[in-house]
Amino acid sequence: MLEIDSVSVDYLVAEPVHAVRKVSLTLHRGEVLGLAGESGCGKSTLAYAVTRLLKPPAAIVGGRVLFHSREGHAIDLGNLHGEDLRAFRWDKIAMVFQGAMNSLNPVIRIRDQLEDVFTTHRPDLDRRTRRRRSAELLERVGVDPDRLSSYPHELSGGMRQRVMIAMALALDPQVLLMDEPTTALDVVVQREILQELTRLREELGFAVVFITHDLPLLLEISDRIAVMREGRIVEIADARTLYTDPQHEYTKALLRSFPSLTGTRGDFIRTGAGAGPRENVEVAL
Ligand SMILES: Nc1ncnc2c1ncn2[C@@H]1O[C@H](COP(=O)(O)OP(=O)(O)OP(=O)(O)O)[C@@H](O)[C@H]1O
Repeated sequence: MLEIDSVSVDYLVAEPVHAVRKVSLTLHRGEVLGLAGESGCGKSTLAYAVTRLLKPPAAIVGGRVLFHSREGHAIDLGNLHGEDLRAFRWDKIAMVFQGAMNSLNPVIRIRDQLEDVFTTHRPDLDRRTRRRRSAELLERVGVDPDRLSSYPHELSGGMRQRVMIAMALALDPQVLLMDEPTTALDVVVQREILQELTRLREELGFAVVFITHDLPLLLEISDRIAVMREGRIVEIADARTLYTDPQHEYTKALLRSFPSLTGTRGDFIRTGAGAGPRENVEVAL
């Protein structure tokens, strides 16, 4: 559904940085694709390149990104500009970035920020429908709709991040791109949000690109995992294979760098129906 084809990104500074080097990746319909790698390996740059949110000095110097819509059209994101590109971003590919919860406007109530997505992108909806949808969205991500009248500072970090996820899901996107969406949250809250996300994905069928340096977390939630190093994808495999039979030395080193992976771990978040080929993976850990 999303085809990243040999994409390269440079930061055109005095000594140009080749942040992303000929990366090719395919995201399948409804899958969770984890993108792992150490800080600085180019994960965020790749995410920004896919959504064309890169700003100078960054420049896409090669490759293309194709999006295959539910309706069967192939759209070259490089050909979208201005309004079309903005609409596309909310509608088809939605994003939750690192620290997104801090991007809520502090002086505007949650209700108005949610409704604003509908006002902008679904201008045909009447006010009552917008309100109803906003309440439904909050409920969907596990936030009491009473919170619609709150200001962001009245909510915990976890709740604010849930609101951001609600906003990202507002227009029923096909792809959700998440860059370290829970890193700033404590482990319990992070886990709750990921469980919610997993449930929503099964319910709504969107695909997820989940970017984090936290490989153990990716092993729990991903169908496939791509490992990135110095701007390149060095290995991609389904999560179980990556864990049990890593091929690349760097993947092995990365796995070893998380002591938690060598001990006994709790249940995987994704077990049972819908977990696909990884249904029994928790046995392996
Ligand atoms: N504005 C910039 N100018 C020059 N180089 C940059 C700029 N932004 C990022 N880079 C470089 O591009 C490379 C990739 O950075 P990027 O932020 O994409 O990595 P990352 O894997 O997402 O790291 P993190 O997890 O810390 O966000 C790094 O070497 C970084 O130093």
